[in-house]
Amino acid sequence: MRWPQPTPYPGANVTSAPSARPLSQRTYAVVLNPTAGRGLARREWPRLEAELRARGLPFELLSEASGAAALARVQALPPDVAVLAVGGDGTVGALLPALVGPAGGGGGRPLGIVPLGSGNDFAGLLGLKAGDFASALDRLAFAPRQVDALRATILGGDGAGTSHLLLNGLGMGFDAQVTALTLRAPARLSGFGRYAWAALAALRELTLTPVQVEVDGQALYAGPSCLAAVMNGTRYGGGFHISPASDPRDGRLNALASGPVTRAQLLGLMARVLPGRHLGHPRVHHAAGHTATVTWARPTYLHLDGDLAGQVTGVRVEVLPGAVTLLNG
Ligand SMILES: Nc1ncnc2c1ncn2[C@@H]1O[C@H](COP(=O)(O)OP(=O)(O)OP(=O)(O)O)[C@@H](O)[C@H]1O
Repeated sequence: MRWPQPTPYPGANVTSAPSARPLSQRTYAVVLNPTAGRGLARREWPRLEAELRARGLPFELLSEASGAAALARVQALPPDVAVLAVGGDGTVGALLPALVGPAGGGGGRPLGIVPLGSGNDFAGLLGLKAGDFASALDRLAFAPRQVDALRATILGGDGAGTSHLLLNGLGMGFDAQVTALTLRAPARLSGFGRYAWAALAALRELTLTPVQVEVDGQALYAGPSCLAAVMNGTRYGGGFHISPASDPRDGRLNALASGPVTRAQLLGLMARVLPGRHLGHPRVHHAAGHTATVTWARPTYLHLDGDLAGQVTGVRVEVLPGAVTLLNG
């Protein structure tokens, strides 16, 4: 899916003119994740700082050692201070509790994204490119847009009973195993290369586990599977379009599950997932809705917005329509 380009406010000049709220009056907390992109965000900070200053944007830099520490800093700020998240999907995800409105709807603290992570999948869907600071900052002059978020509750296994806010989505089984293996990928690889290396390693260890997937209470699939995903965005893994039918502004989530596949079939499927041409495949089950429940017969790896979250036996996901106010999406 191509995300439509943002609409400037009438009269807005993308390089300098004010939006409905003049840019110079909006204050930003720049949350820089020094570990994102394996240090890329930290290394690029001087260049980004110069771009911020050149635009006269008032900002405070928050650089912490963990997402939890950054979240605590942001939560202590006045509610009208906007966040500029500098990093990948995990950097944004860690801040969502400070961005989603109190009832899970809109009205929360505004968010801008400056992608400098490894995969930058949600930013990629928005058309933002890593290192293109001019585009990311110029778009702050556009009208803010509400985008959906997801709330995932772990039903069994590691972290049972905990809930997590997501912007991009989650994956279980093969996807999450790939995430686990990505951590072991050779240091010389980055972004898509790391994902491809880990995907081939996971392919060698492929296992099928019985799963039940329901969307809005209706059975989507029950049977042996190697992966399931529940998505708000279209892509993960640094560019695999796992959910090409997703639209983070449609108020719905998209659930996918594989049926039983051999290694060769999965390899063929991966080639179709990359450009997002797998939804018609007979071994791919897909539906959109407001809630999804995935139940595995055995503990299965889970990733949340690309961050490994242990092994679980079940997850319930609900969409939070228009929960996040996006400034440069
Ligand atoms: N503000 C923060 N400061 C420090 N660490 C953070 C912060 N936010 C998140 N983290 C941790 O840093 C990890 C990496 O961040 P992030 O996911 O943004 O980068 P990435 O993995 O390189 O990019 P991507 O998720 O797009 O592939 C996260 O998994 C999280 O544990």
